[in-house]
Amino acid sequence: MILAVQLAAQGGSTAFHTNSCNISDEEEILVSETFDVIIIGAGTAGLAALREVKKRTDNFAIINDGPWGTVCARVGCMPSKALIEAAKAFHRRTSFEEFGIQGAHCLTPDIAAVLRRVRRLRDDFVASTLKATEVLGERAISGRARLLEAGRLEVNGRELRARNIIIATGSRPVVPSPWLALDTQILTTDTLFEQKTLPDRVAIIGLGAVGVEMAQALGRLGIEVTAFSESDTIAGLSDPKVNAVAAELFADEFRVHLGKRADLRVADGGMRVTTGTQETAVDAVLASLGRRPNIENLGLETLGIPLNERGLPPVDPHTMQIADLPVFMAGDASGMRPLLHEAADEGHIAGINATHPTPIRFDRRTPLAIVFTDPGIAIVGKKHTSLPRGTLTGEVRFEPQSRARMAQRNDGILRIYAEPGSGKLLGAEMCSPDAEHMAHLLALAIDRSLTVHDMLRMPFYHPVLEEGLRTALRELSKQLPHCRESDLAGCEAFGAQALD
Ligand SMILES: Cc1cc2nc3c(=O)[nH]c(=O)nc-3n(C[C@H](O)[C@H](O)[C@H](O)COP(=O)(O)OP(=O)(O)OC[C@H]3O[C@@H](n4cnc5c(N)ncnc54)[C@H](O)[C@@H]3O)c2cc1C
Ligand SMILES: NC(=O)c1ccc[n+]([C@@H]2O[C@H](COP(=O)([O-])OP(=O)(O)OC[C@H]3O[C@@H](n4cnc5c(N)ncnc54)[C@H](O)[C@@H]3O)[C@@H](O)[C@H]2O)c1
Repeated sequence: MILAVQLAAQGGSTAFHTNSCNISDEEEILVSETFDVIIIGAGTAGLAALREVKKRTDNFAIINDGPWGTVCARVGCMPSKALIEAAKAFHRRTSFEEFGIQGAHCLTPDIAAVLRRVRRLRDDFVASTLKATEVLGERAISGRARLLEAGRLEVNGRELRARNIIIATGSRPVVPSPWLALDTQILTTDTLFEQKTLPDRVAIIGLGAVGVEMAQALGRLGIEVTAFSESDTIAGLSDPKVNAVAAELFADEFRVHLGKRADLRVADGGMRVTTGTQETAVDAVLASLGRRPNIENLGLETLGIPLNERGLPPVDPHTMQIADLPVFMAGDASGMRPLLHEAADEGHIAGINATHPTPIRFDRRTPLAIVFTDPGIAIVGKKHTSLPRGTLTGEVRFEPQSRARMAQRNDGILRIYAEPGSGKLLGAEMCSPDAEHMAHLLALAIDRSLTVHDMLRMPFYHPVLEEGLRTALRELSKQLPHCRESDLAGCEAFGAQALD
């Protein structure tokens, strides 16, 4: 059957799952036949691949380097959102007085307790992901895999063969090596949630999704945050109007330096973030400069195909196949769509294709990215930068929106893009209340190729935030040919906040 490392049966120490492999030469290794599939990496993509591979063969192995439990559950989506929720809960006190509730000033955050809760939740989430591999016994191997060629790899000093290999090795935070040499506190999301508590002044360097989520959360928990980004845009927003609103809103909560490359130096025993001639003294730095695929020493060069300037092979996003090899790549490792639902899709596709005679082509989903700030940031479908010339735009500002006002959440902007003539929805960017829900609604509409009028034909309840979305759609509708008189899509606004 599969590679049978019969150590347990012989009373030897198993090298599987949590311990690194130390198989001595004397121990008997029976490589009875080649695996059907070996998955390298047990993150979200690897586990999604595993789910599909397991349905089709028992002859597989999954190899994981470092802790099992996925980046998402251990140090990514889950602990970060748990921290954000604590910050959101504490921040609500700032509107209490407006609601007529007194005494908010008595509330204080206990950062150590906040972090303990984050880790408690995190441990539960990790435990739930471990279930998928704990049951695999010898087929779950702890160790760092390295390709030797398309059907061969090495792990823990041993060679394994497979008819198909799935590479799902994920990514890790970028930290410039000169910074690592500084004898000072540089955090990444790999270490942030492990802190017992946090210092008074934190610099966030990089304002992509990680940077802006953590900058707002730490700022709301009372830490003095200064954020720096080389880029002028926040969290990948490409619509200048939405970006400007986001920048203004976040500048009310923490210091923001956009368009400035930051560097670090240590002076008088303290840490300084430098941008040109300006210096900011801080106690710790969160490096959120992006993530890099885990491909070093993976042996991609042994596949015999050209690698790009980042050292990555060509991967077909519809099959996840690398060139025409029996090797597939999924998740952050490919650097293509470093988001959880995309990693899960890519693992699913790779898992099916690695057990199928010829790769099946999958349609990919409508692009959707959500950043869990408040107001939230979301990008759906085509980004503003990739819209064809002449695209129509409908916009809503949330300051006057009735439901948002009732909740004291009336900030932000949502812009929707549509094709001229047909009114087909193309995309949207927003920094708006409930962006995560608005974005899902729009993704559904774009995926179904709906038009502005198709959407305006849908019911909009009253009073809900989605009425704001309808305002933007109505603005688009005015730029389109009129619909029939018998069509409710033509129903116009009252022009009264209470009713729209
Ligand atoms: C702070 C943070 C917040 C995030 N929040 C969100 C969010 O809210 N929503 C969202 O959609 N996405 C979010 N993401 C992104 C999301 O977490 C990733 O896209 C996803 O986890 C990638 O999964 P993966 O399977 O590709 O990689 P991973 O989960 O990283 O798994 C890869 C595994 O492979 C192992 N490995 C590496 N090299 C080897 C080797 N040579 N041999 C064997 N094993 C190896 C690694 O150790 C790891 O265990 C967030 C990321 C971070 C860091
Ligand atoms: N809500 C979510 O979906 C979510 C949350 C967190 C992370 N993620 C994923 O994790 C990945 C990594 O996120 P990220 O925010 O670390 O990376 P990112 O690549 O999105 O952003 C990094 C930012 O750092 C800036 N930067 C780089 N070097 C700099 C320097 N020296 N000085 C100042 N600025 C500098 C860049 O200009 C860029 O804006 C993303 O791909 C994202 O998809 C997603």
